[in-house]
Amino acid sequence: MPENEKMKILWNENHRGYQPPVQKGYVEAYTAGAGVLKDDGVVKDDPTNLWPSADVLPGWKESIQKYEHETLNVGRRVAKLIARALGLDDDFFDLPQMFGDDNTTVCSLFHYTDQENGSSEEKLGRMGHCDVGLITLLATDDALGLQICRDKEAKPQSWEYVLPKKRAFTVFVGDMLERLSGDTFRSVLHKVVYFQERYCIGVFLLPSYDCIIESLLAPNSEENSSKYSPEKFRDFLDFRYADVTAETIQKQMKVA
Ligand SMILES: O=C(O)CCC(=O)C(=O)O
Ligand SMILES: [Fe+2]
Repeated sequence: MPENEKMKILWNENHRGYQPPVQKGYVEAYTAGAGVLKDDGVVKDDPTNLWPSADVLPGWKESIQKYEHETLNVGRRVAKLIARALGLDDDFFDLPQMFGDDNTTVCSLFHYTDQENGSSEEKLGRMGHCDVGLITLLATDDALGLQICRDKEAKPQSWEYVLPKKRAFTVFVGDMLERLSGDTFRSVLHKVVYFQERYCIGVFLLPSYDCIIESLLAPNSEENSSKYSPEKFRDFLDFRYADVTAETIQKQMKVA
């Protein structure tokens, strides 16, 4: 899309829309919330989404919504296996505040643009982080870039590439699952280094903002000693975004 069209859908307070690269040669992204898929197949749109005009990108909205819902359904099936592994009802994660109607799942598309100069040894596209939600389903092109650290407590940390695989998702455990499972499932520390242009699509399974994030282990179990107090997902999420509001992005862009 031309630059001026991208700017019309600049990322908002609800973290939807277009995120420009903070600097030339960095990642640009587009994020849309899933909304709710009704029984008649019509999507009730997330009102905070920012869609490009259909004249500029015909079919975009429909394609993203379809991709997002089909991928979310794959995620819900994985969530059933996770529920079973945790000794919960298979449909535990289908509750409205989990990944039923009130979920706040988003789909983000990332474009790591061509680097200006390849002189530096390692081009960091995304700093090391863990995703916040239950799980993330990533689909990537053939470009190498994604790295994981298997033991996030180890010092020094050791990083390895995740090889791109056609017709497959890379699935990450997120912080929400780590917390719910009382650290039985550990969230995956990952980052992106890259040398060439790269595309990636992630669907991040996020519950409703009011969903209580707490360990689901029996309250009297030893592992569930009150390491963390129950927290609403909104609060669990907020501090991570503290630094990436539209305002800070605009400031960074002025500097760049
Ligand atoms: O580009 C990728 O492969 C991963 C992006 C990522 O880690 C994220 O958006 O959370
Ligand atoms: Fe991530």
